[in-house]
Amino acid sequence: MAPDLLDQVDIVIPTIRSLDFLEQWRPFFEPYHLIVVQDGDPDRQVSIPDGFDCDIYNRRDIERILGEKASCISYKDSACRCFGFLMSRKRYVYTIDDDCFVAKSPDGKLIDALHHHLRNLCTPSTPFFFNTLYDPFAEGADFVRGYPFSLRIGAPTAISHGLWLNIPDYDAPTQMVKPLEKNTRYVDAVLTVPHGCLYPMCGMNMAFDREIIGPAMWFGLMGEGQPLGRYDDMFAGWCSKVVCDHLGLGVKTGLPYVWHSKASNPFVNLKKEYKGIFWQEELIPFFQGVKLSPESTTTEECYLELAQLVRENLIGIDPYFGKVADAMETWIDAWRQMANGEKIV
Ligand SMILES: O=c1ccn([C@@H]2O[C@H](COP(=O)(O)OP(=O)(O)O[C@H]3O[C@@H](CO)[C@H](O)[C@H]3O)[C@@H](O)[C@H]2O)c(=O)[nH]1
Repeated sequence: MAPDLLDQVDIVIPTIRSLDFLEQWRPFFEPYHLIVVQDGDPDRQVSIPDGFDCDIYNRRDIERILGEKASCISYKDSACRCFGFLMSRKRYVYTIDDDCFVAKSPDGKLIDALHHHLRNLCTPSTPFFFNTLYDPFAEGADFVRGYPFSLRIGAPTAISHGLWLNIPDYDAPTQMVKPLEKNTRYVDAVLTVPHGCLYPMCGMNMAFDREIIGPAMWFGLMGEGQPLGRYDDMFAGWCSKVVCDHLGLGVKTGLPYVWHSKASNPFVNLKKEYKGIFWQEELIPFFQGVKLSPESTTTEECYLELAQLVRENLIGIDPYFGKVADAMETWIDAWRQMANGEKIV
């Protein structure tokens, strides 16, 4: 990694378990600053393996720091990770789950996922015209014949969405019908998600440029006290892609892989996801149809406009979306205050 990026990256980990998985990541993560969001019981002791530079926040810390605005941070769902995004002061954030380990490429080499994400983020995306030979900015690649020269400058990359070997990121019904399925297919490719096209963003192994897209990386109202869980990353993925499309930013998906070790319980997952499975059939067309106004020129402005559109258009699905819209606004208030170094009130 270029040494000048060392001070520009935070690694954010939501956890209800332990941080033992960090041992395997030691050679790759030790030089970086870690932000751990400890979910669930704040009295549970979570030990940090020696040698890591780490801040750890539990629910009490979240409430102390955000006061009333803590209502926008979910409890008992991996959505709590976005508190770490709020606490970060760095340009880039890499977020990873505590059941993800170092994957190997087909030639047996350990994959430095963070390094690859940074390479994805530091090179442009190609959302406006598809390059059939994948990422033209990857090593050994280029634009194919016929690619318009006027578009070869690309667009700034806001999000690098990495994938997983072993346990696939399936919804509960798919998990139930394919309980033994493993992803063993290593595809050596990075693609730009085309402009105007949404995708199911997974929060397990994902990095983003906090300066350009951070305010749109809110992971929804999920978990305890909410009618929905496990749609946190989906919600953030829809919203952030709408904002990226409006602002001319790019999203890459593909490499790097991590090794996802643990299948969460499909029956528990079904209970959490149940409403989302129905709602997504209406939510996705809504987000696909959103047209933000030319007056929204920053991520924060786009996000506030989107909050208003959520309020106007989604309450008919369920009154819950009124609360979601309010929380989107609370999140932006908190984001602005943290960015300005003001005390949250
Ligand atoms: O209440 C909770 C539950 C979990 N966490 C932490 O969040 C991540 C992911 O949790 P988990 O490993 O249980 O879930 P998976 O099914 O493997 O992962 C996918 O589900 C997502 C959608 O919610 C998630 O982003 C996907 O990657 C772990 O680090 C847990 O410890 C939590 O903080 N609170």
